[in-house]
Amino acid sequence: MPSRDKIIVALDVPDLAAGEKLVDQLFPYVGMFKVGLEFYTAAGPAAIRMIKERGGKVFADLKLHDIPNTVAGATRALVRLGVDMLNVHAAGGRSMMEAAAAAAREEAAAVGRPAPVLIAVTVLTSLDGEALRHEVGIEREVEEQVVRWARLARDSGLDGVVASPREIRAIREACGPEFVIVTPGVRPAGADLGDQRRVMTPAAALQEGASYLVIGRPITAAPDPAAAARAIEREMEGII
Ligand SMILES: O=C(O)c1cc(=O)[nH]c(=O)n1[C@@H]1O[C@H](COP(=O)(O)O)[C@@H](O)[C@H]1O
Repeated sequence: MPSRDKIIVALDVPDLAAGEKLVDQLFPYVGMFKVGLEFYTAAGPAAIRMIKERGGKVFADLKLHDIPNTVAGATRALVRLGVDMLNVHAAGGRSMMEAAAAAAREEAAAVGRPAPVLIAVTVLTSLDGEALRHEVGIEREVEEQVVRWARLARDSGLDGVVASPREIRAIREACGPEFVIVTPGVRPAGADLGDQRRVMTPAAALQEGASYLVIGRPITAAPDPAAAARAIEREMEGII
């Protein structure tokens, strides 16, 4: 897979015009774009349509987390919008994830599209072990909790997980080579961590075995986003 197909750029922008500007600068150097809570809340389905119209793929990062019936309905709506990847929270449990998987499969068949890649968010990359234990109240080590949720996601019929690059090896060992591992928390050497806590460089994340890297601010906040994306891709080329 060429490195451009391994990078998903997070479009965390306040309105449609800002998203359009970035996609126009980045496509075709970047093939897939992530529409997350900020962009989707501001622009709605138009954000997804704008990317699809320009030929890009869409990861709808809405982190669905609700009762199974509600998550299934939202999943069906996202499939009808033509998204290529979407996520739910593993913390929603098995019946919620099974409902999402069934909804994605059935709706995709009904509209004659391939089913989107369905993945589960594990422990957010902005949390460290201290926050997980003392704030969230989960006593396990981060890696142990991530692997526990990854196994649950796999057993519930999902294609993969979102996790930090630091847990890739343990997830691969537990869930096998085909399991999709999407890793945010990616920072080129020396870059500002911002709110991220469990990070690695793009090259290291790839070496660990990431399927896709989600990268936002190191590209979107750069003076020249296309140049920043291409520099990261060049760094990755030697590894793929
Ligand atoms: O689901 C995600 O994409 C996600 C999960 C997670 O644990 N951590 C995480 O940072 N993300 C998303 O990945 C992106 C990372 O952006 P940057 O920190 O700007 O590179 C953001 O859009 C987050 O919403």
